[in-house]
Amino acid sequence: MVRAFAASETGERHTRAHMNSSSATFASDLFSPAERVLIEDEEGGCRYVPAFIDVDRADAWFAALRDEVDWRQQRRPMYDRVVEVPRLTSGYALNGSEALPAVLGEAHARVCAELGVAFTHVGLNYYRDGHDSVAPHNDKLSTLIAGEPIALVSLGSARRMEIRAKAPPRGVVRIDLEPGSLLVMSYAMQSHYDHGIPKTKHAVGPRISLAFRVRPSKVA
Ligand SMILES: O=C(O)CCC(=O)C(=O)O
Ligand SMILES: [Fe+2]
Repeated sequence: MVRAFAASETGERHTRAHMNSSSATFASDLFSPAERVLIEDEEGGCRYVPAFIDVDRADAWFAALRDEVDWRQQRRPMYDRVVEVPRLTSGYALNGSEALPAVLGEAHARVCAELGVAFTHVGLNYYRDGHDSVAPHNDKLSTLIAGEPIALVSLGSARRMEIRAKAPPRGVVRIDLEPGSLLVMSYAMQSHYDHGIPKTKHAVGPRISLAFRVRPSKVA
């Protein structure tokens, strides 16, 4: 059973949330560093941990990754054209087989310790400004080990994520992913919800996200 939670159900008194029958918005609140459960399921659902790392460290990690990662512009076929993916991406195996920016080693260690999960890969996304985005999707189940979560660490400017149920009435949860935050998504959730970062007309600075995953060795 997968169920989206309204903020009031999480017991967070300081969370500003707007919920009608099909949507909830969680806005940032400086005075509320508490963890929030956004979606509940049998594998831990979706959980937001603000200030997983402190702001100074998040700034330092952002600068190091912006400068040290080999960012790539991917292209994808769309209908009869080839379009640029609207963000820069990169990724590393975390099994010692390839050299990593030092910051990724540190982030990997912290995320594994927090969740007690041995993440094997990290995917990186660089959203240069509000024109960059990721379309609604679920992470590909064939590239994940069943039951293992996905952990997203956010650096740089906050961007809003929309998490939408695939089945009617397609309720949506919106969460501002603040710098230094950790969002944990279950494997199970990928079958029932899409997630995405829409473009925004608001002036936003650049953002980097780190997506830690446990992959089967055959896709390593
Ligand atoms: O940038 C984010 O926080 C989300 C990225 C994402 O969904 C992905 O890489 O699959
Ligand atoms: Fe994703």
